[in-house]
Amino acid sequence: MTGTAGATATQDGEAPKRSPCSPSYDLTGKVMLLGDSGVGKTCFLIQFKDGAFLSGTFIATVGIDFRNKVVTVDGMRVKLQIWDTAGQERFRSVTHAYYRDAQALLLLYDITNKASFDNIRAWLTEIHEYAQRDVVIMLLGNKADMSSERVIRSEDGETLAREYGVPFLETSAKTGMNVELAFLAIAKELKYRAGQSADEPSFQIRDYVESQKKRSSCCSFM
Ligand SMILES: Nc1nc2c(ncn2[C@@H]2O[C@H](COP(=O)(O)OP(=O)(O)OP(=O)(O)O)[C@@H](O)[C@H]2O)c(=O)[nH]1
Ligand SMILES: [Mg+2]
Repeated sequence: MTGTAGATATQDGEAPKRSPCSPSYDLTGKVMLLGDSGVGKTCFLIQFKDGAFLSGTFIATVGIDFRNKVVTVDGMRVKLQIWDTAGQERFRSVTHAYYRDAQALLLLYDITNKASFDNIRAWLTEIHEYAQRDVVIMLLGNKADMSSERVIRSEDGETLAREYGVPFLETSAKTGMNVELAFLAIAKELKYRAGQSADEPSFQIRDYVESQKKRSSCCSFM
């Protein structure tokens, strides 16, 4: 672990405590980013955390790292502890150890890289082996801004997600498209599962994502 998560309370996503007795959040959840090396997991996290895109030379993550960010959903503050894993095969045994503690998994492929999409089934097999049975999974087709290099149709992502019964979004860590939505949907689902407000109507994460998502403005012909 590289341990960059520390920093100051504010950079770490934790607002100053409101009073000595009340924490700065109501609920916490561990989210893991998974998928092949190069699909954009680290960029996705940086975009969400800092609103910035890391362009330039690709630096593969070594081992595992995490960042915290507090989001507010329906008046409740949810602290997301987001684990950014290394996609490279040689780090798999390290990351497997962390699956068990995760409440949610964001599984990314790259819409310009067929192998990263084909490997999603293998990732789901690993998830079913190592993660909690009721873990929230979301499938994300990243790099949606790279329309001219697209090799995976949006429909193919949708079909695969439907087969596994998980929500699906196309995203861009570069433009920020649907990045916040992915985390907000997870936070809403965790809040709903925690049953913090019993009078709340039931929450369906797939319906929520479908109603909120932005679609890439091209390539419907593919
Ligand atoms: N155009 C575009 N490029 C992206 C996007 N996301 C990531 N990239 C680029 O893709 C490369 C890999 O991104 P990373 O976020 O480092 O990939 P990773 O999944 O963390 O890779 P590992 O750490 O090895 O598992 C970098 O050169 C990024 O600049 C995106 O949404 N759009
Ligand atoms: Mg990385």
